[in-house]
Amino acid sequence: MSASSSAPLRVALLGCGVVGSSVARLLVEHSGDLAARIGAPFELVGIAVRRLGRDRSDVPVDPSLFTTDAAALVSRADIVVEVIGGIEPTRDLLLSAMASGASVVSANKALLAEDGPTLYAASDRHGVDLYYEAAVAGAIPILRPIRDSLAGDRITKVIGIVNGTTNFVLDKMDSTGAGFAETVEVAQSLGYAEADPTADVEGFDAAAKAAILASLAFHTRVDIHQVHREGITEVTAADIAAADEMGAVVKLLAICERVSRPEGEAVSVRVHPAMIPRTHPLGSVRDAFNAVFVEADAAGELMFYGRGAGGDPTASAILGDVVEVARHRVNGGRGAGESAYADLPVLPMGAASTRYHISLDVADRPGVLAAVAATFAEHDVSIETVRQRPGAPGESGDDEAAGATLVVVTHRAPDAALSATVEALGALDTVREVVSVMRVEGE
Ligand SMILES: NC(=O)c1ccc[n+]([C@@H]2O[C@H](COP(=O)([O-])OP(=O)(O)OC[C@H]3O[C@@H](n4cnc5c(N)ncnc54)[C@H](O)[C@@H]3O)[C@@H](O)[C@H]2O)c1
Ligand SMILES: N[C@@H](CCO)C(=O)O
Ligand code: NA
Repeated sequence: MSASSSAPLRVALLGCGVVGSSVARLLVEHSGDLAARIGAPFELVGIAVRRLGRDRSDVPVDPSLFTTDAAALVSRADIVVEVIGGIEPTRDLLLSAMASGASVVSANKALLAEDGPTLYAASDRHGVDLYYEAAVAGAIPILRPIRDSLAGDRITKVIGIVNGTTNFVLDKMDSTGAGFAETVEVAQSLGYAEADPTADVEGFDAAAKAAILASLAFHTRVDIHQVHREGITEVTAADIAAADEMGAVVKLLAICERVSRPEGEAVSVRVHPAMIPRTHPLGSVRDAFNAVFVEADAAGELMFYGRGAGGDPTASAILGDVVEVARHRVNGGRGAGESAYADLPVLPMGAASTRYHISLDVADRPGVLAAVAATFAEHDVSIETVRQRPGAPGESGDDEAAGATLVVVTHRAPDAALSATVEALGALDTVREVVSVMRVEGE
């Protein structure tokens, strides 16, 4: 579809919160440059909000543009920018926008990870674009590099820090030695963590992003329910200290891996905290920054780094998508549709190949090391390193009850075998406490 040279492209904005107000302001402030880059004028025809009458003086638009009738607004737009979030009524609004011929730009990771195929099917049916660069890692260009720039390569792994709130919390735990609960309170007081931080700290936000990354990287449908998810609420100061002793840090990682098996390729998609060496590119990602590390056969290793959240950074990604879909309107053609031809199976977590770092508080007496080693062997888990150092004294405080700390790092093994090993270790009467268990990534 080509825009006529006289009629400006009509842009509708759905939502005027943190991201929406930045999008509106930047659309207005940069309208001349954006029009020049698109090759056609455009017009902001309306902004759907939940309630009228709020003070929106920070959004430099004609107040008459605000409307509570999102459904009517989408029917008179060429491009609909969605920054409401959530599943409904957003999905219905986007489907009706596409049905009336509008291309869609969205930041909505939750909806894309829940039901991306339905949106893609609608975009195909109606010959319109569906772009969502802002949905993963905010300002960082990562989806279009995977979908377009690397379309000729074979991606084997995508591993990223894709949630700024949890990275901020883990980074502060690392630098202060404080525990999880008090660090979240600090993050909330500084405005990094929301009053209800569940979506971030329990890993739901990162899991949605992992599903989107895996779908694009492996040409396979992966939805959020297929992503193994562990958050950071159980990460302790002891875990952080154990990582530090190894020259590592704990990060909440979204990991998407192509897995070769005798019976054919599969993918593993998971979100969990893991130790990663400080020397790894992801190990040096501080504060609320995001980063995504991609490995591809021909390209080798690629690193993408930047701001994953915030009004203006997220709006940057959205405006990039707006310009791209607007260019398609002007010049004809469309961006890539859904690519799910590979249709690889998604492995359960137990079949993922992981490494564990395990710290044990053990009784310091003959045979303990042998019993621990035998437990690993029984589960067919190979030990990479084991270190022992004197531990805390026993409850009685005498030498007899003195303990030792055993730190074991394993080779890669099926995650199910590793977790069964930890359970069996905990049941040994010579193991007084399993102090810390953490997966290890990025060797
Ligand atoms: N905030 C970020 O840093 C960030 C980063 C990347 C992606 N995102 C995504 O961008 C989207 C918006 O996030 P946000 O932080 O701006 O949220 P927000 O809560 O600040 O804004 C959402 C706005 O939508 C409005 N809204 C709700 N229902 C509506 C409806 N039916 N019609 C019109 N307006 C309605 C709300 O009143 C609110 O003002 C979400 O999908 C989010 O996941 C946000
Ligand atoms: N809440 C997210 C930002 C939006 O994806 C984060 O902390 O990274
Ligand atoms: Na992005």
